Amino acid sequence: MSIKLGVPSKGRLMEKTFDWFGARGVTLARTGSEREYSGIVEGVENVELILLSAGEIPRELAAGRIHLGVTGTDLIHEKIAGWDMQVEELAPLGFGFADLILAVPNVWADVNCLDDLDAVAAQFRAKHGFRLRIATKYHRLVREFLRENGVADYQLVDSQGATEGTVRNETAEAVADITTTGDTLRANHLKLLEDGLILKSQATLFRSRKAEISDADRKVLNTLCKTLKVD
Ligand SMILES: Nc1ncnc2c1ncn2[C@@H]1O[C@H](COP(=O)(O)OP(=O)(O)OP(=O)(O)O)[C@@H](O)[C@H]1O
Ligand SMILES: O=P(O)(O)OC[C@H]1O[C@H](OP(=O)(O)OP(=O)(O)O)[C@H](O)[C@@H]1O
Repeated sequence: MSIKLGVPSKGRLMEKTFDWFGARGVTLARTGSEREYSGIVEGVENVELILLSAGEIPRELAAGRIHLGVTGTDLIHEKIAGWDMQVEELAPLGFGFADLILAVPNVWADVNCLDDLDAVAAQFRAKHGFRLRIATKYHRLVREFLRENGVADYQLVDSQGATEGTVRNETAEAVADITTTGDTLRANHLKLLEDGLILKSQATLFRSRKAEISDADRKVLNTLCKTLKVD
């Protein structure tokens, strides 16, 4: 048996995760060809590296198929209903920072906050006969946020990428997406609402509360957590 550690399989998140573990004496590395998704762990015995899409790590943690996983808090909160019952946050990793925000076109001069959006949404429906469309892939988080803030007259349209382009393409009037530098919002003539911050996210190490664990594996997990200096 072994402890299964799920790590993003590509890009910045993978490299920075490898660096974070490496700085704590646990070497993670990909093996095989560039395209082969296999890896090794050195520095702690009986830990298995599972390379996965960052977007699938929440599901694997909630299902208990991996014991530990690194992914963005945004993906955990979005993809797992009642996430804190299923996973435990062990350590924020200090990279992969992104803000999930709500943005509207720059040309909407009178819309700067959620109250303005609420007012414009009601007018929009009366005028067009359908609800104002907000493009996003973060359905759960956006619905919760708008409910808590009393905005009701809208509909979500699914957008799995290039979300900021939906306004220009006239498939949505507003967007809810992550931003880091703000460049993509600016390039697409969108502005952040003053009170439109939905969630601040960063890459985080999570432990599954659902994964079965033998006594021997619990020792491995404790040793790993001690080596990494996380509780
Ligand atoms: N500028 C950014 N662009 C995209 N994701 C970012 C950015 N900054 C941080 N992140 C974080 O990275 C994570 C998404 O990573 P990634 O795009 O590799 O995931 P994915 O959805 O699994 O990708 P794919 O579906 O292409 O495999 C999220 O937690 C997100 O918050
Ligand atoms: O604020 P910025 O620094 O400009 O970064 C934000 C952009 O980066 C991400 O897109 P990504 O490049 O991952 O492509 P995607 O739209 O296909 O998800 C995100 O969805 C935003 O579009």
